[in-house]
Amino acid sequence: MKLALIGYGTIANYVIEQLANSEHQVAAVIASPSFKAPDGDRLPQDLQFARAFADIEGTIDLFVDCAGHGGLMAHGEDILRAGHDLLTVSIGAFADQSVHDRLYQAANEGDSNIILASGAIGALDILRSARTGTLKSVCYKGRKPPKSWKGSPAENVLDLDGEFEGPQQHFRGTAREAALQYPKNANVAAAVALSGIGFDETMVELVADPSIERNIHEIEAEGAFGKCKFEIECNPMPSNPRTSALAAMSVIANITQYAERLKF
Ligand SMILES: NC(=O)C1=CN([C@@H]2O[C@H](COP(=O)(O)OP(=O)(O)OC[C@H]3O[C@@H](n4cnc5c(N)ncnc54)[C@H](O)[C@@H]3O)[C@@H](O)[C@H]2O)C=CC1
Ligand SMILES: O=C([O-])CC(=O)C(=O)O
Repeated sequence: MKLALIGYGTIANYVIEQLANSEHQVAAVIASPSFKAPDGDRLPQDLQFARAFADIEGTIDLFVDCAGHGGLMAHGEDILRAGHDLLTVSIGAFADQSVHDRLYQAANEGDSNIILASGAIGALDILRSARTGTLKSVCYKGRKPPKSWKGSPAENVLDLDGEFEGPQQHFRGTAREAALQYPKNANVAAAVALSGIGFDETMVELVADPSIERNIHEIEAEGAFGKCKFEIECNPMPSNPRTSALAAMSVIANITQYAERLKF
């Protein structure tokens, strides 16, 4: 397949590196308006840099948003309306009902699909099955080291560079509030919400924890299916510790799956 990415940050570069010498080629990147290409020899060969969907030359089989909410909102509609499927990691963007509706409408008009990457979490399959019965409650707790909450509203209530006596909760509320307030940290909460009982019923707790070095995600759910507890300790990406490596890996998994006849 030929792929085009939105964004040229941590996840995008991981995808480009992992797919080099594979049967799939990243042919184009839609970069942010402020992006300046580094010296030519550091850029992958044959990689087009575009400012918008309309600037991309050649046929693209799948578009992949690795840019975050802003990138999805800026380019998603054009891509979907033109009939291209779009895989995205920016799941929290769907917490804004107007963004959800605009993307959905564009996909309807283009007869295209929006594919949500599982990102830095698992157990979404359990929630998707469980919700077809009665799913009574779903709680998600996200814990990251203090530095991984930099640039988020945690900065307003905690001194992230200071001394911590122990774990500090800086958010408690619904998945909708979490996803909208923490666009770079709570996509996982949005994935849990969309897979289970929705943005307004899923309860979220976000914690800065100085005793951990990994990003830890926990889900507790209960319903007609029974009960489940899920916990994952994700290694952070060296170039962006708030992003877990598994999120980037899930993009590769989704791309590979997209091309396969056997889907699971
Ligand atoms: N679903 C999940 O589990 C996860 C989702 N994410 C989402 O993925 C996003 C990207 O993560 P990273 O690669 O680590 O971030 P990053 O900050 O390293 O890279 C983001 C890139 O997107 C670019 N960008 C921003 N706005 C753009 C626009 N309008 N058009 C084109 N490019 C644009 C930025 O310039 C930057 O190069 C996060 O902001 C977060 O929203 C991150 C981790 C987990
Ligand atoms: O990568 C992670 O661990 C989770 C994350 O940033 C998000 O959910 O946006």
